[in-house]
Amino acid sequence: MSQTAIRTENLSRRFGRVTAVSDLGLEVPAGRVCGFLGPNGAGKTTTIRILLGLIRPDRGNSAIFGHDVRKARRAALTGVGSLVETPAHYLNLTGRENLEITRHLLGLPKTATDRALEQVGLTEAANRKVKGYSLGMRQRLGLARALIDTPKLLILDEPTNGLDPAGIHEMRNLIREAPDRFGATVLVSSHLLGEVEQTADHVALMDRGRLLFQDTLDNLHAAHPGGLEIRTDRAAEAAERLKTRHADARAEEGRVILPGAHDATEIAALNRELVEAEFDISGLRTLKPSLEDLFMKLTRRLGDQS
Ligand SMILES: Nc1ncnc2c1ncn2[C@@H]1O[C@H](COP(=O)(O)OP(=O)(O)OP(=O)(O)O)[C@@H](O)[C@H]1O
Repeated sequence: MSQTAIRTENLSRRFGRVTAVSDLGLEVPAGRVCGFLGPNGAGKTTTIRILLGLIRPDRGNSAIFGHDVRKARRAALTGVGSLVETPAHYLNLTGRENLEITRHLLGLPKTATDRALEQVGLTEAANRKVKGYSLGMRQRLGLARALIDTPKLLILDEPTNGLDPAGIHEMRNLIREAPDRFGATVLVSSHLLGEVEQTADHVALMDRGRLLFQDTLDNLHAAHPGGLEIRTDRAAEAAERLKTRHADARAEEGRVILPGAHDATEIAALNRELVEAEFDISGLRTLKPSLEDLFMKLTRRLGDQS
């Protein structure tokens, strides 16, 4: 089996004059949770719909575990569970009855329904009608439907949309645990960059149809270090002093920020210098940039190039 769960090449799709996806080369490694990120209109849903064979690209290819989605659709989509937008359920049927329909359609054994209900924590509510379910429970039922066929790939489009904080928390845990508990690779889209930071180990950032970055979150952070925070009593004065060697040093409410990467030797030397100059140092901390900061940086760079 290929170690790449999803691979797209030069994938492009327009809607009239709008380029929704442009030359997308997405690569999602197997066994990971990949956050598929970007603001509204970035092209995430269009990409997901192409991957699921729901719409055709104008150009390019997409493959799931090595099977071309257009040429070998059945092989590509077997073992793919998806949750795209708000899932539609039969409201007058119970959660279990809804899942039973899917199970019959897929020809799965009876145990599959109970297992899926258990996986999403709906066992106790299984015999209640869905019209009495909260939005979070309906979303979990949608996920149970995606999980019923023990998928090797789960594609989730904005799965926390409209959920309350408790629902978001539950959904996050389910996603984070999917590789270990179900052996599934997950592609999860979101426009909330901070949210995905808590579930994904791999990210693909999109904006205006284009891929800005894809790699592990660790590599993303390593490539874009946040900086060093020095907590001190006279921040403005300390920043001025450090500017002779660190031109971008800046003072902010009781602290100096030195952008970029700084190794242990350098941090120790900075500390010594400030202490010798009689500054009170109450803390030294390496800052991680938020995904939002990185996204702004990457979009700005892209804007400069075009
Ligand atoms: N069926 C369609 N007809 C016309 N335009 C479309 C259609 N689907 C998507 N678009 C346009 O393509 C662009 C990308 O949309 P897409 O839904 O893929 O983005 P997204 O990243 O999923 O954003 P969102 O988070 O808002 O769903 C947008 O400008 C959107 O308006």
